[in-house]
Amino acid sequence: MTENVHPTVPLTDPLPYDALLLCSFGGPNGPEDVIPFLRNVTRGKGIPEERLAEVGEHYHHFDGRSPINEQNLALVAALEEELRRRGVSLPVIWGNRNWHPYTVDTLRDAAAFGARRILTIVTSAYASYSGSRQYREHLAAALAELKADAPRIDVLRPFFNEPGFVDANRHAIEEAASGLDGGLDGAHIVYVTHSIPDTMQDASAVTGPGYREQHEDVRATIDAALAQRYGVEIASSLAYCSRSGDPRTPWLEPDVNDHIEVLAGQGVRKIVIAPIGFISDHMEVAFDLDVEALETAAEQGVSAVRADTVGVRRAFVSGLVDMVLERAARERGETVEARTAGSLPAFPDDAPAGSCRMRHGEVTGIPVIAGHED
Ligand SMILES: CC1=C(CCC(=O)O)c2cc3nc(cc4[nH]c(cc5[nH]c(cc1n2)c(C)c5CCC(=O)O)c(CCC(=O)O)c4C)C(CCC(=O)O)=C3C
Ligand SMILES: [Fe+2]
Repeated sequence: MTENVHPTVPLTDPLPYDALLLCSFGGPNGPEDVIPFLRNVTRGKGIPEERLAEVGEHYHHFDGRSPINEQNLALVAALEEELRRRGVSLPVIWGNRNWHPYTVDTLRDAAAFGARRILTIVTSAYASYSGSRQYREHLAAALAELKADAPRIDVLRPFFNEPGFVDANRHAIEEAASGLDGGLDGAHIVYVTHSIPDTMQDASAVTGPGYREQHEDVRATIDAALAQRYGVEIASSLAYCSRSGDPRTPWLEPDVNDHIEVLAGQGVRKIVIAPIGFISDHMEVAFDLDVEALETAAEQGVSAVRADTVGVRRAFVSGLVDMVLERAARERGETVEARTAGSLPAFPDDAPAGSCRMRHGEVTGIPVIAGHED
């Protein structure tokens, strides 16, 4: 039960980059932040006030505080540590889309300290409007606000099939399964990610493998690795959590709770819930999975455990640092191959023009940076 920390390429030069930005979603730090945060998240999206109040309740279960900010700070510290361990000098900074510290403020400070070229890691492993293009729209808006002081920003490609990310997820599943009677043998793994509208799924599949297909590939890769390690057949499926919006609008299904009921009806008695769609145990994981999905399983008489998200697991952090140094080398004009796990190719460094254009069936028309240009 060890994590394979992949042999790292001997790259130690971060140039042309002079900072690494972790760009994330943001979340409230206390009860008074909850509604202003939710207004930021839903600005311009036509999400009804009732839905905000309902989502706000989820946060109030946790004293109005999302775990996401601490988790991002832990990831910043882990990235700094891994860079230091490799003798790479590259400051790591943090900015969010929807709450303090806002990206624009972080970038303004970085520029004041002389940062001219910054590589961004977004905290979404998979490409879709929400996980990729929306971050690039957000970064474009921040640069527009900074005008002449704006640094140049690149964005790291989606990392769902980076070997360390896949391996860290596999390891988390093994650890969780060790808490089930008989371990993985006879268990069903329910891989979970955030649901998105069907229109967003379709748009994600226009220029390459879509959001669903990216997850299916990770599922297949982990299943194969587990089957080989344990010599057992792995039964698994992909389900979705956290759908919102108008119930008449189709989103990716099955919902994780409905799916657990179906599995229970088919006689499944042991489940590992594996939230491969998220990189940290934030609110969707804490509420939708640990509160709701585990309760559904208990009601159905199914033993269920929830695997950790990759968080700051060594294989994951090390894989991200590999990607950063490889990208830097490519920007310097060196030829460095992108390593992947699974059957899909590495996504291009810059998102293809016209990719992930649709949010809810309409083209946003919002300016972007570093790919997705129409
Ligand atoms: C694909 C995806 C990711 C993963 C990629 C990524 O990381 O970006 C993600 C992450 C997150 N989503 C989060 C929270 C929310 N998402 C919402 C709304 C929505 N998410 C969507 C998709 C995604 N979301 C969609 C299609 C909507 C509908 C409206 C829209 O088109 O945007 C709403 C509004 C209320 C509601 O309707 O539920 C909230 C509060 C948090 C923070 C959690 C915390 O606080 O710990 C995180 C990390
Ligand atoms: Fe979301």
